[in-house]
Amino acid sequence: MKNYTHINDIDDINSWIKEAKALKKNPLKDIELGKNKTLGLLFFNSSLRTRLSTQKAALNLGMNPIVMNVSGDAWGIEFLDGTVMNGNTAEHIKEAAQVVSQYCDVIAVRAFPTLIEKDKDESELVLSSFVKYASVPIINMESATGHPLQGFTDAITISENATKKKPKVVLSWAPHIKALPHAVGNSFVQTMQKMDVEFVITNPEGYNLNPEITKDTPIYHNQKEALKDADFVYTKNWSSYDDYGKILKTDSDWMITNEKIGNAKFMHCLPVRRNLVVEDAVLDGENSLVIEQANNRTFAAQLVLKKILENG
Ligand SMILES: NCCC[C@H](NC(=O)CCC(=O)O)C(=O)O
Ligand SMILES: NC(=O)OP(=O)(O)O
Repeated sequence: MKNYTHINDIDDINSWIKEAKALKKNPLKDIELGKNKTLGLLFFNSSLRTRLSTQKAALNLGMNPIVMNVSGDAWGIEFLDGTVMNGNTAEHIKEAAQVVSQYCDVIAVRAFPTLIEKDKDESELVLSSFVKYASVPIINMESATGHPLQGFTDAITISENATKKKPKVVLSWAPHIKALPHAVGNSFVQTMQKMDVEFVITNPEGYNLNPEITKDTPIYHNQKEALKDADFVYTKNWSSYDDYGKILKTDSDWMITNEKIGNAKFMHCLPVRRNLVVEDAVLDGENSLVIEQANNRTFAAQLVLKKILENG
């Protein structure tokens, strides 16, 4: 595998899950594989899990991680071609990506969407520019439209916790006060579409994700109906896709409660705002998988890095 930028870079989800579970059992078995190799992690946005678990994954493979908060600490990077750079950007991605490629054997990038310029976000301007101009493999640590390390993690976590052959998995929108990206929702949808699960989405009207991503996955506007007989409830807020980046609804009637989810396992990528997205009782209860999900981020990233290292 050259780059890991999208869930479609997973060629066989079931064998990947199996391999990740094996790494989890014996995380240091490939400690020689990444010896003397450098992983550069570039963050245009905040992170706790991705920042630490991806470094941990690199360390488990014997790699040396180096990290930079690009926004703020680096020079402002220009991504558009032919610009007269007389504004706030001081260097072009053409130079920046080539320079970083000389220091790193693999580059991982986090770059959230604007949630204002839909075309720019959908073109994945930042991530695709790194892919275009870097001379080393690129890993997506959450881009404008996808979070494939999270999606793969969620597949591992569902596989570990399923008690039946074909569990029912519900992706439920929940309220938030900020306009949040679609990336986690998109990658979760794309992951579930690859798995042998009964998968439905529930969100208020006006909040349907990109139909080119949801495809024929059923979408319910009635949360209660969707949650019926669920085995896993995956919760996430996202802003409107149709009315791009807008918040149309904030009332608490879509918040996840124990009463709503019954015996289903609860999942969220984190960070999560308590008693806004989900009530305390769910997160503190025995059906919450959020901490184990965060743990699995290490092994998802480790398998991705391992496949990239083995390729080159
Ligand atoms: N990487 C996991 C989620 C990151 C981001 N969440 C956030 O920005 C939450 C911020 C807050 O709650 O203030 C998102 O939704 O894509
Ligand atoms: N789930 C996740 O990506 O968390 P961070 O934003 O903290 O990295």
